[in-house]
Amino acid sequence: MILLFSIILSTLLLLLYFLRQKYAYWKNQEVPFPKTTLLFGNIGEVLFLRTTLSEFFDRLYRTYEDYSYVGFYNFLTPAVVIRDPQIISEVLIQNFESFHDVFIRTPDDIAKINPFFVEGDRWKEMRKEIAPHLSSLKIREMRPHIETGCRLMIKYIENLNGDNVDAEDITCRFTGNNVMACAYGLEGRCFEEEYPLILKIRDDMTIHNPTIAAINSTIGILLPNIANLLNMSYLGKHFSQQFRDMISEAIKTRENVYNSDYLNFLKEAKEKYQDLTHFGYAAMFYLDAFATSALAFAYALLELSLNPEVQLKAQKQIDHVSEKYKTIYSEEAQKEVDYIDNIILETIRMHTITKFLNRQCTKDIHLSPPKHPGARVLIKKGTQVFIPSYAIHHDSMYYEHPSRFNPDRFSLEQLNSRPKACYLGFGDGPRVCIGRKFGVTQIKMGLTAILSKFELHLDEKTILPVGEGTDHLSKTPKEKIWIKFCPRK
Ligand code: HEM
Repeated sequence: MILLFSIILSTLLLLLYFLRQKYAYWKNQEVPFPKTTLLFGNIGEVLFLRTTLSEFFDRLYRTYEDYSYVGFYNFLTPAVVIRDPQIISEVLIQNFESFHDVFIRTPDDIAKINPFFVEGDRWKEMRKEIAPHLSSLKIREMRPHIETGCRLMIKYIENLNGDNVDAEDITCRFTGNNVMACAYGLEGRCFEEEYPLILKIRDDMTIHNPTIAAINSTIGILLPNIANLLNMSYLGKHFSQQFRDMISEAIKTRENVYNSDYLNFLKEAKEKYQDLTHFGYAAMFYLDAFATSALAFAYALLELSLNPEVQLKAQKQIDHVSEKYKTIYSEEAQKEVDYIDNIILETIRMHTITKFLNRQCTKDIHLSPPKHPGARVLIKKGTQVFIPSYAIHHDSMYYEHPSRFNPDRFSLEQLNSRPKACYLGFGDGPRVCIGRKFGVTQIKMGLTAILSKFELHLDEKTILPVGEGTDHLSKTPKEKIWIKFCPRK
């Protein structure tokens, strides 16, 4: 009996010693961290869906405002949130060789063929292969398709005859139409059909039960290896056969035909790899270009409706440019409506679509001290590094009255008064968003088209403030944003 008791006691003491050692990692380096609970470390409340990851980071960010880092424990493993823009640049840019990987994963056989989920040399090769197809030159070739989309959208809105409409429905139709045309050489028919194919594909993939969606994304982000093991897709169901058939059919139309567009690139990838790569590259355009841009576009419509003075200022510039060039769609005309660029940047600051960035430490490295003066901090290989873009975008130290919508923050003078890493709407460094140009081009053309024709008003059905969905990574509106488009006088 005594022997058994001693064995249990020593096992418990050993376990306690082991946990203390594990949980001493940040303390030993004078990096602050919240109180841990046994085994779960600090992530219990996220794991049990009592808060979202970005709310958790927000809280850490605000609680430890004097520090450059906040440590936390993902179960027993040290992870870190970086608060200081200078150290963020060290991670994203200067010391990229120690942070070249991300850790969020999806087991989906097609979706995972995407730079967003890939690591090491594979990421490097993939990025090198895809980037030229999203260059300024390629975007120039895509502009006529986007212009067609703009004209269809305007006609669609005119036919609403002043009825209110869900902003995201319009913007998803618009970006969906653009993706179909620019990436797959297809007619999206997004403004002609009530339920176009690209929206069906979206709805097929989506996890409709919010609790399951939240569980999957929690595991996918915090415990990527377990998500892989259990085949839990962060995105929802796997890409449907319908998507594969659509891409295969589109590629068939290019047999013996050369074109320099993205579909031609998909055809070449099919011939080169003879596996699922071409579907992955097609899905990348769908996953990363469609919903992100549609969300940013919808939030811009919301902010413009709430801020008539911003709307008016934009319309004055658009009218002037339209008079000068007799069109608003040409590249020269678009260059001159630069206030719209500021509106897009400010929208993505306030409504940070990707709420945080993730990096995995790939080689032990010492970074700047947690508080000056102090010793440098050792970040060990395998540590998950989180960069809380949303919290930084709402810090009054960098953005005065952060909850005010003010596109002038992005005028050249104001832009240069802030550290560069204070704006992370598209990330930064070698892993910066590869599709930023395409995303901004389509939102800008869409906004210009709408503002040239309509005054935007928020319908009284919209519940303010617009709440936030429970997705950990993407900012989504909880309720619909109802907009009234009134023809300009
Ligand atoms: C408004 C629209 C968009 C927003 C706000 C956005 C935002 C972001 C952000 C924050 C990242 C992470 C960057 C980092 O970790 O440093 C990212 C990565 C990425 N984005 Fe976008 N994005 C947008 C549109 C697009 C479009 C249109 C495409 C493709 C056509 C695209 C493709 C990608 C890819 C492939 C990555 C992963 C890059 C890598 O890890 O190498 N995005 N995006």
